[in-house]
Amino acid sequence: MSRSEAEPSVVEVREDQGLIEIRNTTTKAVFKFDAVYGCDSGQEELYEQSVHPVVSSVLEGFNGTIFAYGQTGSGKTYTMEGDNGNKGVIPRSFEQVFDCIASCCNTRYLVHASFLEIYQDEITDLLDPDNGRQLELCEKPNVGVHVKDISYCLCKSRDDLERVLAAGIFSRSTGVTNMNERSSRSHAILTVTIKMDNGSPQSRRAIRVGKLNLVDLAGSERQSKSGAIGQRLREACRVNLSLSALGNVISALVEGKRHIPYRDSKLTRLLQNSLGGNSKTLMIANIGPASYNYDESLATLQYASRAKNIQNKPIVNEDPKDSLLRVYQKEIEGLEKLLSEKNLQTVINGPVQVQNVTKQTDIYPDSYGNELRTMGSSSSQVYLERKQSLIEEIERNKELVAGERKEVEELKELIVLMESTLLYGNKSMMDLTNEQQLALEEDRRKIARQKNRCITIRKQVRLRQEIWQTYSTLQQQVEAKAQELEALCFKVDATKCEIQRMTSEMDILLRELDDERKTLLKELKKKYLTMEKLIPIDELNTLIARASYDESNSCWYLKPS
Ligand SMILES: Nc1ncnc2c1ncn2[C@@H]1O[C@H](COP(=O)(O)OP(=O)(O)OP(=O)(O)O)[C@@H](O)[C@H]1O
Repeated sequence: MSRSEAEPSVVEVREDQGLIEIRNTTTKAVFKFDAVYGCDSGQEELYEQSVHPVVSSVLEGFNGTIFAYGQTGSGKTYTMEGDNGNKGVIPRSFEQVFDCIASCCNTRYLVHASFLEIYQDEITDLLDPDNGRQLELCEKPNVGVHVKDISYCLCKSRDDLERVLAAGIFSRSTGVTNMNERSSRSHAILTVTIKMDNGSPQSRRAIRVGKLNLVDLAGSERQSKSGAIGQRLREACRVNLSLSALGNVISALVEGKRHIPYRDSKLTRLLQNSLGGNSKTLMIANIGPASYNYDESLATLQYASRAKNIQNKPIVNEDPKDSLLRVYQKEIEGLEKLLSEKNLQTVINGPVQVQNVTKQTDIYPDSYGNELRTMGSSSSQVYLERKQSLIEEIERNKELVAGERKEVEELKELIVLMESTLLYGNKSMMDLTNEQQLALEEDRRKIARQKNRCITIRKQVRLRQEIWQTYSTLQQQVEAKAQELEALCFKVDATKCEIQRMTSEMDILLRELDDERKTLLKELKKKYLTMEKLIPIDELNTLIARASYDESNSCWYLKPS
């Protein structure tokens, strides 16, 4: 069992509400994002819901940036690149770009890619790593910040883009200065530029340029935790410098400051458009849910939460005059013109030159007569020399013609090459591709519907669970009250029994008392009959009326008259 599996999770995700809760023993924090994905979410779900819309915008001519942020080992590279069988954001975006190109008619595309790495604030070209150059940034009014002299790879297919990605990954892992885990401490930016020409008439023609930046940032962990010392520590500090520069830019943007410190690092300068500028930007914050990652995960969520408040201003990049696409088209037109001229020249000049030479030989005395005359010689020696020089000239002309022919062939090849870099909607495959595209869109809609249904079902399940919990609590309360009631009833019954017992006891007592009274009366009567002879009846009655029983002393006495 890995450490993360052994540690308890401190994170709870509520996907349907876009909420994530992180807690430790004393505190709890809840963050809301556009979307949150738990441990059970897959690459496809993330792509379809969050990344697909950004890439679609790039295919309409917007700039788009997708970057993964988080501590080392939290899954940034996994998210961006994926691993065996789990394609990440980058390969899926390649697929989307070329699927879109294949399904479009009337639009010409030119796709090229560059791949760079920023390590300790130095930029390296990952597509030309042997060069060893540190690339510089420069700024042009209409272009913005860009990397000078970076290699661009023209890509005609998804496979070409895959090759660019593979080459860059290979350069990152095997560079001369490569150290273990270097890639964890460097930022990688793969940029795919897509130029689109909708083929409208020249006057209304506008070339759109969509730029997709795919960024895998360095790990954002604290140095105390990484245990780095010496060179590693200095290196880590520089990495953190660029990440903190990124944090400062985010803060300044969120707080609406006038000065945004883009210039503090190459990373922020390069991402300038993506942060508060002309770009649709998606930040993917990766966190590890295990308790030992609590501090880093909380910091990442706070970072992302701040970044969420940045307002970008994306616009479609339309370039009606100048673009690489237009330059390529113009160049092709120019080359074609040149080619037809060359073909014509070869047809005209080739044979004529030879004919001229022949003619020159024929008209030799007229053409060169003066010279010969000045040389004052008409001897066969001179004639032979002249003939030799003419033969040499013929040879030179032949070489010239051969050179021209070669040039024509080369031009033809160049045109084929350049035309093949421009991508057209595949017309012969059009119907098939359209059908596939429609089916794909339908599938996508189905998946989206199913996902929504899933979310609704999850909501219902959660609601039922809550109701069930509440119901269980009420049920428990009812049961407790019933028990209390039962106990009370038992008490009441017991009390009733006690009352009954006491009543019957009282009855017995009363009966006994009555019996005693009767006995006494009898005795009294007896005594009266005895005394009657001694006491007159009226006096006796008075005495009886005055007679009273003293219970405490259990004796009769006479009340005073
Ligand atoms: N969601 C996930 N599902 C499966 N495996 C994952 C997931 N996230 C990350 N991993 C695995 O975890 C390991 C570390 O991930 P990864 O290299 O992507 O992290 P990282 O954030 O890019 O690290 P670093 O900052 O060092 O580049 C990898 O083996 C990766 O395959």
